[in-house]
Amino acid sequence: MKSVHFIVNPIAGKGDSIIDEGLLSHYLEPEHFDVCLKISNYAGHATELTKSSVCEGAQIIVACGGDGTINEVASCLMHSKVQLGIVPLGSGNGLAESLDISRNLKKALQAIKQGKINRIDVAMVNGKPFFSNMGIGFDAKVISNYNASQQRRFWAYLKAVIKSMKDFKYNERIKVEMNGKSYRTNPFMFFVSNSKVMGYDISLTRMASLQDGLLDVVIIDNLSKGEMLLVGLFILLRLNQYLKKIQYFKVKELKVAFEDSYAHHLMQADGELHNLDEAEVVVKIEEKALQVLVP
Ligand SMILES: Nc1ncnc2c1ncn2[C@@H]1O[C@H](COP(=O)(O)OP(=O)(O)OP(=O)(O)O)[C@@H](O)[C@H]1O
Repeated sequence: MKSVHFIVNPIAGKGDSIIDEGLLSHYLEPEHFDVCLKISNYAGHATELTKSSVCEGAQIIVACGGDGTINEVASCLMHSKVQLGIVPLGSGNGLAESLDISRNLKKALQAIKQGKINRIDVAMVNGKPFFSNMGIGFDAKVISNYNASQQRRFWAYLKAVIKSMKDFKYNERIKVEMNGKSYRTNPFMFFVSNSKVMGYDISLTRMASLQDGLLDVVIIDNLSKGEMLLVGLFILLRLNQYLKKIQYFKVKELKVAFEDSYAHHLMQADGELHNLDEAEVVVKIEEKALQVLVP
């Protein structure tokens, strides 16, 4: 008998999850699976629920939501024997896409039933885990506008991208140290990815692997409005690797120092916005630190 706890974020994606105890017992036979369903009632609640599930002896904890929910659940499962399951209910579902976990509920539950495990790397930013990606600059601005729209749909994301292109200001002068070199930039985007896909099958780092022990770093320097459109088009057409304006690096660790250490800095990690108080950001990788059930 396996003890499986499901933690559902009811506002993830379109907010129309149909997961309930009846449905779960239909797919996960009660003779083999002892199922418990918990609902996240506020931001941060999934972390508390996961911690109590670990204490209750859950062997598998399933994050039902998007990258934000996965972050809350998986952060509690690093270096533990408890396995992470994923039912993608989010808007972007970047990590699920990178792991080939289907948005189809039946198929996602099948992956949990069959029990195939991948050990994946976990990235840490100033000691806090992220599983998909983090960024300073344009992507943080997009998340800020996306949150303000109060919608969690693709068109709202697209509107946030367009608004961010109009509003974007280059006010993050940074010095990046990695692989023994340092780079000074006032970036359009500084992006670090552990996984391949950002969500909605859009990717800046299709060559990234969740199991290579490396972070994929993307630096896009100052762009004109025309260049922003070109870069956006190349990304959508999956041709971004041919653009000289985009620099790629693979590193184990890096340090970012904000040159204006007193300014207010925005960072996104796994699609959640953070106001940085620190003048320095250190990103590291912890190899194969999480067990995930995959198809
Ligand atoms: N009941 C709740 N009410 C409001 N917010 C919640 C609730 N439960 C969880 N949250 C928060 O909802 C946020 C968004 O969740 P999540 O990232 O899973 O969905 P998404 O944004 O639709 O998907 P994705 O990140 O893949 O685009 C998370 O920051 C989480 O902390």
